[in-house]
Amino acid sequence: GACCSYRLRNALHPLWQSPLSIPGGSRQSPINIQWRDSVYDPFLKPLKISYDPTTCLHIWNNGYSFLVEFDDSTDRSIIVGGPLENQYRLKQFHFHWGAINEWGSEHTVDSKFYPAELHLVHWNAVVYPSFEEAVMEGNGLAVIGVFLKLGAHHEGLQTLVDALPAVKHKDTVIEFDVFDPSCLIPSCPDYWTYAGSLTTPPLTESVTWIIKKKPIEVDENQLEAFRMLLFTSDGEEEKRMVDNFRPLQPLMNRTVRSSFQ
Ligand SMILES: Cc1ccnc(S(N)(=O)=O)n1
Ligand SMILES: [Zn+2]
Repeated sequence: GACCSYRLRNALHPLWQSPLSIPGGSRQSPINIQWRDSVYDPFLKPLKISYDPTTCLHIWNNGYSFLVEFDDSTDRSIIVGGPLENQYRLKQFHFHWGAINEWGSEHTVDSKFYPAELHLVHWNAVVYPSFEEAVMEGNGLAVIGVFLKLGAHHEGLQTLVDALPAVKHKDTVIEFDVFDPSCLIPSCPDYWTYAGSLTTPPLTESVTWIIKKKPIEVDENQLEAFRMLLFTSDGEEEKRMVDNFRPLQPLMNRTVRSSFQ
C-alpha cells in the first residue's frame, strides 16, 4: 500500500546518507519518462544556448561526481527559451554513471537506462541574487540532461577525460580555463521537460528539467575513464566512483511535456 511504499522510498540510501525522497516531496527527480505519456506542447520554444568558453574555471572531484565549474558572476554563459520564463546562468556541469554499461543514467526513457547522464546546472539570476538562494525556489534552477550512449569516440569529451587523472581523489581540483560545453549537447532540438528536484543533497524542488531526446555517443575508454575516479580522498581506502545515480522517484501529479510530436 501507499504507506509501505512511502517507508520504502524513505529508506536511507547509503550513497546519499539522506532520505531517498524528501518527506512530503511531490516533485522529486529523477523519473522514468514514458514516451507515450508525454504531452506535446506546441507553445514550448526552442532552447537557446549561448556559452562563453572562457567562463570555464576548473574541474574538481566533490566526492559525488566530477564537476566543471564556470564563472557565473555575469550573463556570459546562459540559456533562454524552451520552457523557461527567464534566462538562466550556467554554474557547473557534471555526470552520473554506472559500474557497467547496463545502467548509470538518472532518468530513464521507457524504463531504459543509459550508461551515463550529463547535467548542465543553471540558475535564475534575473530573479534571485545568488545560486544558493535560487536552489531554494521553485523556479530557481534549470538543468539540461543529456544521455550518453556507448558508440563513437567523442572528441569534445576527450579534453575532459584527459584531465580526469588529475582529479582522481575527492577534493582535488585542476584548472580548466577554456571549454565550450555546447559540444556535449546534441544539435537535435527535441527535449522533454518537467518540474523536478536536485537529485543529490539538498534535493530541493527547484529544478525545471530539460531532458534532450537524443543521446550523445561516447566510447568505452571514455566511460572507463569516469569509472577510475574515486569517491575517496587520497590516503583513504579506495572506493571507485561508480553508480552515483539516485533511484527513480514517483511521478506523482506531474505531466512530462515534449517539444516535439
Ligand atoms: C548543483 C546540483 C546539486 C545537487 N544536484 C544536482 S543535479 N544532480 O540534480 O543536477 N545539481
Ligand atoms: Zn546531476
